Amino acid sequence: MPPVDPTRRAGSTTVADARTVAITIGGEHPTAVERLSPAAAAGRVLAEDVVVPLSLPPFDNSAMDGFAVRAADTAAAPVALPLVAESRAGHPAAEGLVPGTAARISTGARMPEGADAVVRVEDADEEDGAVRVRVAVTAGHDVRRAGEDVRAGEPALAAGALLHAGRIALLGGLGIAEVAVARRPTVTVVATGDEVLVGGGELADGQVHDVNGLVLPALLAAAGAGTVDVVRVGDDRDATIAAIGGAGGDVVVTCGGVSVGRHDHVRPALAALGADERAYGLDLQPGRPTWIGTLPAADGRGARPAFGLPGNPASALVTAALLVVPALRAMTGGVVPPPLRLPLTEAAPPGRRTRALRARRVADADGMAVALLGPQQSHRLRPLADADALAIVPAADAPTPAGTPVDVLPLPGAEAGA
Ligand SMILES: Nc1nc2c(c(=O)[nH]1)N[C@H]1C(S)=C(S)[C@@H](COP(=O)(O)OP(=O)(O)OC[C@H]3O[C@@H](n4cnc5c(N)ncnc54)[C@H](O)[C@@H]3O)O[C@H]1N2
Ligand code: MOO
Repeated sequence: MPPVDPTRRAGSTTVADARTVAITIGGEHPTAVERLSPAAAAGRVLAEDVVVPLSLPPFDNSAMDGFAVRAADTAAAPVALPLVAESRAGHPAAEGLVPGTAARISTGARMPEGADAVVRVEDADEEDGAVRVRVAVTAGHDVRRAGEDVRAGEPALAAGALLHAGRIALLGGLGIAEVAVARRPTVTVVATGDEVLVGGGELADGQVHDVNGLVLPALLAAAGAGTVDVVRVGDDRDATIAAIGGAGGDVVVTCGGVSVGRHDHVRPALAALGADERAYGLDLQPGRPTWIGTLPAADGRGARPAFGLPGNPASALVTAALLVVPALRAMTGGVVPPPLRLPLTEAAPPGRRTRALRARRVADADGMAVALLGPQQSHRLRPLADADALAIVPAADAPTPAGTPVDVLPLPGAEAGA
């Protein structure tokens, strides 16, 4: 597959091309399918179409607590109707209604034979074995019809659907005991850097606390990854080769050491391991020195997607969100949602590369818009903490004016306004 337009100069793969490469690689390495109960399948991607096995509601039933009647009997309301039966949820009335009679009924209880409407408790008075109906109702009033929700034989959910709570509701209502879903892809993060102190404590001169080893598991778990293990490696070529080569998981994600410095060993290590480089160097700020490709089968493990993310925390988070997250979704056969399109609340500064700016979705009088979060260099953590989305702003010599619509990608696990 030639993923990248060969006429583009090296190191300038567009964000759109890079996402296509990531999604393609993900699709080439699908995870296994397993069968789970709907309760256990929450957050998974459905692996096969589900057809509605029975119509819902399964029977005509009452939408309200009240009295099942024949609508025609209420035309001259107020009218008293003798109560001849009761239909409770799970305990249908044994007998039907003959003209001029009524039955007590509960919400969700089966409509008795002969009844075609429900009078709410609030609109009636019960006395001496009869109900005095104060309002006239028409046929079908407060009745839920069999099959009005979904019909047997029609599609319920399509393969690729993410099983969120509402879809679990449909599976539950249909009585489906098991669904085929994709296994969550597992990830190993190989975090590089002699300067990184893991687990807190006192910083020695020149050290920084670990950020990426926390950020990537948090982001990827929110995006549907299974276990995300983190292994550490110093700035050493052989150790980097050993760490990447020995990494478990369905996907390997390195961070740091992917640029062009004397102590950046990731790209040469990937080459030494026989990795297939599909893209290196993006038209993206932050995230330019990102590597995308696959590791070959080795040591009993199959070939698998690999991502070399830059070490700056914003670069790591941005490239993981833009590339690794859709790749994981593609590995499960899931639909990768398209970006939102929202106007900028303020002008974006000029920039020589396409920017993935840390941003917040905001609602104003005209609807949703996207607000940028101040200075955006790739070492800064403040904008990451405040962001719930990335705003993709094309390269421009002049400021991009307020009001310009841009692509917006919500960050997994971050909700607008929360
Ligand atoms: N001469 C050039 N220098 C750099 C270039 C370039 O094109 N020419 N590209 C710059 C860009 S853009 C980026 S992005 C960075 C990426 O560098 P690396 O991926 O090699 O990352 P490192 O050098 O290892 O680290 C960069 C930065 O990130 C900090 N870091 C790394 N890991 C962690 C961690 N787990 N937790 C917190 N912080 C981490 C590290 O301390 C550095 O400050 O290269 C530019 N240089
Ligand atoms: O591309 Mo780097 O990611 O500017 O900071």
